[in-house]
Amino acid sequence: MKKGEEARGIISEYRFPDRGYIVREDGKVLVKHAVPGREVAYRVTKARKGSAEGRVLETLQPGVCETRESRCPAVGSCGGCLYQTLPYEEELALKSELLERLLGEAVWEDFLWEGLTPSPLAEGYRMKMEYSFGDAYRDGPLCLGMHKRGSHYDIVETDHCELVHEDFNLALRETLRFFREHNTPYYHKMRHEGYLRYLLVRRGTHRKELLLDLVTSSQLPKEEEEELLTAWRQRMVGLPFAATLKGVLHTVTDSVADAIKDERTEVLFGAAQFEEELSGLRFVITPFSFFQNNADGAELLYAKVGQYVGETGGKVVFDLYSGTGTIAQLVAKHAERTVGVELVEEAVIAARENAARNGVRNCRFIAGDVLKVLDEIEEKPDIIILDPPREGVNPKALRKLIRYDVPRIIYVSCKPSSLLTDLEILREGGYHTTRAAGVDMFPRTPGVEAVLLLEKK
Ligand SMILES: C[S@@+](CC[C@H](N)C(=O)[O-])C[C@H]1O[C@@H](n2cnc3c(N)ncnc32)[C@H](O)[C@@H]1O
Repeated sequence: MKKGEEARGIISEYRFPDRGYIVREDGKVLVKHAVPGREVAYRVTKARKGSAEGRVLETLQPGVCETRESRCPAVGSCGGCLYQTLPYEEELALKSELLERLLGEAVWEDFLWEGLTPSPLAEGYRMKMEYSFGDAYRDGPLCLGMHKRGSHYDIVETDHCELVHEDFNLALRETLRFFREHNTPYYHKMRHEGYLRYLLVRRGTHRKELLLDLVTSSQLPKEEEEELLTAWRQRMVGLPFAATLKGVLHTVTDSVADAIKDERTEVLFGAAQFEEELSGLRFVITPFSFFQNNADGAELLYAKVGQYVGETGGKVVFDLYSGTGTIAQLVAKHAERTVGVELVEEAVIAARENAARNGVRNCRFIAGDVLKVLDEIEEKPDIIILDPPREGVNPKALRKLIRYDVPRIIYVSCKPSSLLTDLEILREGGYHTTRAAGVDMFPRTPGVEAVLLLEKK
């Protein structure tokens, strides 16, 4: 195998989350974002002894399971989904098998695998989208949507996306139409010039409330900007959304990073927050606070966490990486007390407000890095719940947690492939995985959420 070589082959082996392998006589070629069974044309991009990596150039023949017709014209080019062409049952069976195999390799001891719970909605489930402004090709017309797969710059217009409710597509389509009419320039990532950066859309599935936030640079003259934003707000307020439009916002970010850094947010209409209901509790969601993206899926995930937490009467439960305090409040119903720890101050303020509105009084929320807070907190937990970001738990924080010597740790992972190192440290600390399950929070994508019960032996 040589770098640059072009060939064709069938993706005959597959590993979590979307790693396909083409098996050849001279070794295996790894191609990411692959669908099992597909025959593809590929180029070898890296070659080592007996193993290589490649990039798919073209799908020549779909896999036998690819029998679903997608309504999305961006299928294949958009970086958002992968399994658009698989019926949901096939996708679920594939993801369940991959997750079980991955956990089987990460967990040494025998554990009870409880399967992958399907998402009640396989489409229209996402509650948040961050669309980027740009162009579909160099110096092309203004575009708004998702990044093209594998590209930092090119944007694919995604106004027929199946992962979101039609309200998202309407907001995207009309915002794009509006700024095209006004010839407003997008912010060029290389030159750091231009105005339009992102459109953030959040919508609660259960309470059907909608929030729109236009994120821009500060590079437009004040008066011109005011006139433009007033007209955009009017256009948005006049749209026939199925949900109640709770707020239209404008956020300024001049940071050169390709991520929204909230430097200033003004309310153009309504309020800077909305509410969603999960498992009988209400939660205030602000533009940038973390909230699970799939409301029905989140209820199933939290139910599984509750099952693994078990009996909590008279017990103190730590909910580490608590976001807007969902798990802490749900668990607080039966526990003596819960303590949530979360890095993002805005989310902690929302968590406290949420608890007060829900009448949950035995919850405390601390703002800060878990690693530091664990040094400062005097209270000791009886049960620990971990729901860290994608990169997992800081190893030093894990070692501190082990010293609490609690009988049960519940680990919720949104990136199961990064569990390996965390489980190794916990194993050294005497914890063994006894039960594990998955919840499909992200249909049509390779992502799943894993929940593990670790017990001290
Ligand atoms: C996967 S979310 C979990 C949120 C929550 N459990 C839920 O279900 O809504 C991870 C959370 O960890 C927070 N976070 C990231 N790094 C952190 C750290 N070092 N210390 C505390 N919180 C952190 C993020 O802001 C995010 O809200």
